[in-house]
Amino acid sequence: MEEMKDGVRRFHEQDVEVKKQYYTRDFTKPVVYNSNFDLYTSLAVNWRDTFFSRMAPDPPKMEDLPPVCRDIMVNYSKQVMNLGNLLLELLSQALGLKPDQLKDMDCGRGFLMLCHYYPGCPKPELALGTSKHADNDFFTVLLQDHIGGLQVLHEDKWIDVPCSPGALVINIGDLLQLISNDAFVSVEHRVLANSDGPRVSVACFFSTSLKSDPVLYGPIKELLSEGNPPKYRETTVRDYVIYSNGRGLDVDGTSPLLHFRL
Ligand SMILES: O=C(O)CCC(=O)C(=O)O
Ligand SMILES: [Fe+2]
Repeated sequence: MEEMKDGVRRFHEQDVEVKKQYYTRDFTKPVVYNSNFDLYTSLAVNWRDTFFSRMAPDPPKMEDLPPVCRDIMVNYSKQVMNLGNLLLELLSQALGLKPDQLKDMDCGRGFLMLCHYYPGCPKPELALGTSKHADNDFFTVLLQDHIGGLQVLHEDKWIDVPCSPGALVINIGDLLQLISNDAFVSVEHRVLANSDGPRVSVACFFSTSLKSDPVLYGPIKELLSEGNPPKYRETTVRDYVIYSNGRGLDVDGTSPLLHFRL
């Protein structure tokens, strides 16, 4: 985990001339590096740079990944994939489903690795590192460093998520809320800006994201009954991500899930 964070830091601390070959807003590129994916739709700019790659399915070619961190990205993603499959078993069982059900529904088929860098901010009280949002995936495996600043919204209060060395944070995403018909609820979170930075984090989003894939996801039939009718209409992962990314983070305080609510 330390090596992964070191790799992310190495990427972001390279010369601008090296980094700019990855700079793009075209999300079909194997590596996308920019500041604020939602620059043109969000209300405020966040104090953060990010590069990301879709690591599964169809991982990028080794030569497309940044040389300063490609080995550790591939290595780390294998470990996260194993952990993700284990989590899917536990989540299936928690829902009273067969252990393989969520995996068989391909909830663990794709993942996106987002590598964030939050530079030290001279006036942290005037900025946010990441605005309030819930992740637009099934779930996220998040690695943060020792700087802190991650908060979750619990009963209308922002609670600090402690940065325990060696710990990973697992966030439930909107798509798991949708297919579980609200049995799981996606967690709203944000990251404060800080003056002690840089802060580095790696968010692994379990989702095929913008990849074209006709599979429709809706509330799982086995979870429904007369007393628990479906709360959401079906959607592809891609359509959900297009809608959610198109709005940007924290555009009006509401969740993009509302758009899919019946
Ligand atoms: O940097 C973090 O700790 C969180 C990042 C995050 O929320 C995200 O990538 O969705
Ligand atoms: Fe997030």
